[in-house]
Amino acid sequence: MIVRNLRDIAGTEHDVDTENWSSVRLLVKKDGVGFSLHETIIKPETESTFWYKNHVEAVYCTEGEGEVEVLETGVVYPIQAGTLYVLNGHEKHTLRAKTQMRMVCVFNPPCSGNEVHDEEGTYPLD
Ligand SMILES: CC(=O)NCC[C@H](N)C(=O)O
Repeated sequence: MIVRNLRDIAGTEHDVDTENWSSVRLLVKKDGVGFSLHETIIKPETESTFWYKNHVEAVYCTEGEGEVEVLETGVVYPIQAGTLYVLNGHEKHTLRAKTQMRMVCVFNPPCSGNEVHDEEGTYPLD
């Protein structure tokens, strides 16, 4: 059994801060459970384009307000606390945060814990 608190990870290599978001990777590849689980803060009034070519990501919003646009179709989905979106088709997408947004994110295959996006908005496969 694994029991952890965000506080245990703050300030470690699994606590990543970028211009538009920060993310604490609570559960990572080396934990060996088949997925990684992150708490991500999307900074207010930011716009980020991501394309998880190598991963499926589920994103559950627990705080804040924004929207996600699927770039292939132009469809825009509003996001608020309680909204889940899942990129099960490796969709290239743009996330726009109106306010600060708190998201619980699950990645399959799991992230190693120190990933930042490359120029395409992708994370490498380990
Ligand atoms: C929602 C989203 O994809 N944000 C970017 C960071 C990512 N969730 C991560 O935790 O690495």
